[in-house]
Amino acid sequence: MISFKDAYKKVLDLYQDFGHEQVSLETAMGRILAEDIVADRNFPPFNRATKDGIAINYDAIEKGLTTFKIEGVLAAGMPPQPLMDASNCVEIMTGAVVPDNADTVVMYEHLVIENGSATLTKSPSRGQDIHICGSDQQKGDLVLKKYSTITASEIGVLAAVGMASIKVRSLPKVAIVSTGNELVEVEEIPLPHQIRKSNIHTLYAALSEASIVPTKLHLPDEKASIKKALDNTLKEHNAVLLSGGVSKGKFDFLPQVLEELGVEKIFHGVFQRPGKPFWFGIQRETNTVVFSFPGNPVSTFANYNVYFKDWLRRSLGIQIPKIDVILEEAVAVKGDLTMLLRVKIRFKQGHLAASLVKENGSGDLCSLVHTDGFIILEPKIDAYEVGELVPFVPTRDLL
Ligand SMILES: Nc1nc2c(c(=O)[nH]1)N[C@H]1C(S)=C(S)[C@@H](COP(=O)(O)OP(=O)(O)OC[C@H]3O[C@@H](n4cnc5c(N)ncnc54)[C@H](O)[C@@H]3O)O[C@H]1N2
Ligand code: MOO
Repeated sequence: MISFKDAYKKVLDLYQDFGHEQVSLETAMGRILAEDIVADRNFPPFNRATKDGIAINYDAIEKGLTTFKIEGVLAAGMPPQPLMDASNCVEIMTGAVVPDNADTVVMYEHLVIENGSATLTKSPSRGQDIHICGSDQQKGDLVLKKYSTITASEIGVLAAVGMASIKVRSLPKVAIVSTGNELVEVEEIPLPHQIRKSNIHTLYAALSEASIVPTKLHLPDEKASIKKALDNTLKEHNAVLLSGGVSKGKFDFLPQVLEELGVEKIFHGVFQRPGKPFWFGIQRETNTVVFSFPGNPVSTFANYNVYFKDWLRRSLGIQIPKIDVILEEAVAVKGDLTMLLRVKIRFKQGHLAASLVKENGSGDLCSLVHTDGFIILEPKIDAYEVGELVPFVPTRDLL
């Protein structure tokens, strides 16, 4: 048994580098950029009209003109055209290139158009309604930084700079494994002594948030078949996430089998609740990391969120967020276990405030739907007080 802090450090110390790969823009969502992205041209790439109306040369207004003969119409997508006579105007649509010798756009709402001329009904200011070439970003500017997470915002920028194929950090090949003879498939009607599998579906869904599509496997509580199946699984994956079969029961074969398969135990058992019997190791030969989570649903879920997610972040080279929340109630943590407590979050004057979720132990799967994350409280003599800041690991998006 080791302390929570030591266990966390040992897990993160075994981060791995999975390199990088090219993916298409369509499949880049959620991935981590493995290269800096620079603007291939100015943003915007030309002086762009930002209103539908007319383009004029402001000098003509200074000379006293308020009515302008219309020379033609410029639509978005048309090649640039000059204003032939600087005392005329050209109708221009949003997104069209403003003629070189025009410097001001006036929208239709401030004009009367009659007999081929436009008359101003409101005096404009020089330069209005033009998005100046290069005023957002210049060609060669850094627009996206290596290690950024690609969200919808980044996708738009990648598209704009012509990145149909993008270099991203490669993801680990992950296997998720449930164990236990009491478990049946979701579609099945369980017998009175059975339950449906849930952990494997939770883990599958959680990994999909990180764009990982894991291999799924189920192992019966039978040593020989566990050993055979795990042997292959370890060879074919970078990380294996198991749930169940790691505590002291007569059928908890995993710790023994893993060691027989040459997986080096880094630790077994952490002074924490839930998730105390967590077993963690590495098969050096294949460099496969093994997270063997205790089977109680909240134990598996807490350990996934607290350990695996940060191990993955470290492996991908992205920053690990450190979030503190304000306690809304006093909490006493006595004894020797670090507590990972389920909390509900609300926004209180712009800060995250946490109150404990009513729960019934680490088997209480349904409590997780009321949970926004876990606060991590080390044992201490005095109770944690209302208003105290404590570390928080979110398990869902909070906005
Ligand atoms: N003598 C001791 N007994 C136990 C200890 C201990 O220290 N000494 N620790 C307890 C703690 S804490 C936990 S947590 C559990 C962990 O046990 P295992 O990892 O061996 O898990 P199982 O016994 O296989 O399962 C526990 C519980 O969770 C249910 N389960 C398992 N897998 C799934 C799944 N995929 N989906 C849904 N539910 C699952 C399983 O049916 C059990 O009810 O050990 C305590 N015992
Ligand atoms: O520590 Mo076990 O993970 O509660 O219930």
